[in-house]
Amino acid sequence: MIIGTRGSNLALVQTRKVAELLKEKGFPTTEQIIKTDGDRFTDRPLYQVSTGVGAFVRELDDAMIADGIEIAVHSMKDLPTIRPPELVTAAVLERDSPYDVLLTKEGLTIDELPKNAIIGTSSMRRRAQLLRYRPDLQIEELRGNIDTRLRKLNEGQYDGILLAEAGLERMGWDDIVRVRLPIDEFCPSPNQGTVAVVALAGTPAVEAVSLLNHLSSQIETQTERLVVKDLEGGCTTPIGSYAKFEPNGKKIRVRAEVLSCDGTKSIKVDEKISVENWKAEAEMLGKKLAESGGKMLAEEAICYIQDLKEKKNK
Ligand SMILES: NCc1[nH]cc(CCC(=O)O)c1CC(=O)O
Repeated sequence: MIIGTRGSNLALVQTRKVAELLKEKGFPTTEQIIKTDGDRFTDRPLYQVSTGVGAFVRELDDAMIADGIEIAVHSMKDLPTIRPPELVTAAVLERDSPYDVLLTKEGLTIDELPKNAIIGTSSMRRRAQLLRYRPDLQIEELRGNIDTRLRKLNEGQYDGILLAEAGLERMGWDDIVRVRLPIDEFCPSPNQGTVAVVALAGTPAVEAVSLLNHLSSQIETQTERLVVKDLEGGCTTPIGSYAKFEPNGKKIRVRAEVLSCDGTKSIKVDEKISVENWKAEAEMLGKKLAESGGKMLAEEAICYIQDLKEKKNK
């Protein structure tokens, strides 16, 4: 079976882990690298890259459908809500760290950052959450893969940068000093820290890949998507969503929020839903989030980003 991947080091590490797991199950694979818009255009904000939705995914989807690549490995948070019918997410691997982390040369916490510190991130969600917590911070665009972002920090272009801890974990960079940001103030992107394995529907790859599925991670990530579905935000809208099984295994704690792009307004939910009825309860919680002002904030954010895009294109 052919396994498609982006060419970034993180994508290759993720793909080769899946290839190893499939080989252990008796399914050898060959790797094929596909370049995506998100990798090609790193000189501009993400919201300026094609539609921004699926900027790291579209070409891989197309290659699977057109060229018969049977498997593709993605950071699940990069997968858009709407997916081609020819493709199925056949497995979600066991979740890595869901946290955003702050990286500074001195290992500072967010409270220790100097006034007006310059923080690098390309995520509108992180930007909004940072400004909500520390309105004095100067948020600057930070594009490029994880290696590039670390280099820019070390060159002194920023006082600090925000990344997903999962990326550092998967690269094996345990020695890099980072400070986890609390979920209550920095709710992660939906599905942050998980790897999804997509397969071409109707091929033997679906069954082979499904052997890698980690059920609780799959339920948590689907819950996160259901809770934000009604907001109809894109992957550049400031939306966080995080679901985690309680230790007793009978409840799932769900935290989700929508923010205005400047961080001055936000709507949150934080509730425990039952495992036995998780789909219906996640959908009800999503309706509550949307109807309590979340949908309006998401629409505001989409307009704000659209205006930004138009101003940049003038
Ligand atoms: N396109 C950004 C992206 N997609 C997946 C990860 C990290 C790994 C993950 O969340 O699974 C990242 C980098 C980041 O958010 O710092």
